[in-house]
Amino acid sequence: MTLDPTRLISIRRDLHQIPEGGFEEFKTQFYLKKTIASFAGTHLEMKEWRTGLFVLVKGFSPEKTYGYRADIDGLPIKEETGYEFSSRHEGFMHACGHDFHMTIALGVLAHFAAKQPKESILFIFQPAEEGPGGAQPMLESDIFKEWKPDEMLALHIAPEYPVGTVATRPGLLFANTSELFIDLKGRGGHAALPHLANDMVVACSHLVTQFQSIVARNVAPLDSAVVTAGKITGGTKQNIIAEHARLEGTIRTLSLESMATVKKRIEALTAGIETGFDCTASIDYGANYCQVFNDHKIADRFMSFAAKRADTTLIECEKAMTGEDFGYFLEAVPGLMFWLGVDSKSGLHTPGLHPDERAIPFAVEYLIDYLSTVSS
Ligand SMILES: CC(=O)N[C@@H](CCC[C@H](N)C(=O)O)C(=O)O
Repeated sequence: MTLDPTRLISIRRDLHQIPEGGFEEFKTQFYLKKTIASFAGTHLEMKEWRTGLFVLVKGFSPEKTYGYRADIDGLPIKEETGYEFSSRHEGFMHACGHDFHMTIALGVLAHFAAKQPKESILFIFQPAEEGPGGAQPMLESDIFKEWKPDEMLALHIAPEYPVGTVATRPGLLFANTSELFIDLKGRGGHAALPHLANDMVVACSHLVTQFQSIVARNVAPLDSAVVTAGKITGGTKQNIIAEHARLEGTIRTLSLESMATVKKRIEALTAGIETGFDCTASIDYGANYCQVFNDHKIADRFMSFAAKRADTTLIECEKAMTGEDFGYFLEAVPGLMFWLGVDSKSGLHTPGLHPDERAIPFAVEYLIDYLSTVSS
């Protein structure tokens, strides 16, 4: 069975309504399993891995296995698209395009289920890309070891490019990332008696302000890094001095050396806050993702292929400070990630993200053509 554009869009809309957090993708996994089971083909084998899936399409004369990965988790964002098919999961949204990623993978899989390829293709539906990270444990699984591909491919939607655009580059594409969680504990008290307390809202505000000097003053000007405090919480009521505050953020760097420098500065500034505000602090770096590094030969082949297609605009893009745990797959197996244009005025991780659905059939057709060409 191949999936026509109407069916693909209806799948995307179904998936869009059921976004789930990392390692909680139960409905998503059920939907994927049911859809894949409807593709006939004795050369298909499916294995569950936690809330994700591995699906092996066995080639008719395989010498190689190509891996294709789609991430499947949603984000804790309240949707504001106004779609009729908006998220039914209050406070969750597919605001990073993983509904597109899954649908495109299903479209390509449906094709190769109907038309057995020469080489084998391993489809990986990976949970928890937004955190805590599903790629690393999937790589360590016995299933991945048994079906290990020779090269890997994945895409990410790009709101800033029009439909029909494919953008990538050889070498470094995405940054190294680390989550950042800092808890500050002081002494609470009456709002009118600040001299008897250690106010953690004030301490946390100083910390956020001091972090702004890290990229400006500790990272070399021609290098790049990001320190973002995406969330701060603290206190219980407007007239109570907060005894606890928490900062949640992310660090992005282009090298592991810069990551170590940034973390060292975060630790030094946090220690300074402990002394200055007579409080205690604990730092937790949460999930760390390694960079996404595209293999040079594979990138050359992929980009030459894209350049030859009449309906495709190829862009050799800049590196980005986004993170992706697909980087772990590329550490283990050579491969490539690329951006797919979806033309949305609202960006990734925003409540108004509205990618153009015409990018789905375009990507399915593009990937079928690419995989058929490289594997023939
Ligand atoms: C493509 C994309 O938006 N990826 C996420 C990956 C999250 C990594 C991790 N949870 C962190 O925040 O460090 C991104 O935010 O770039």
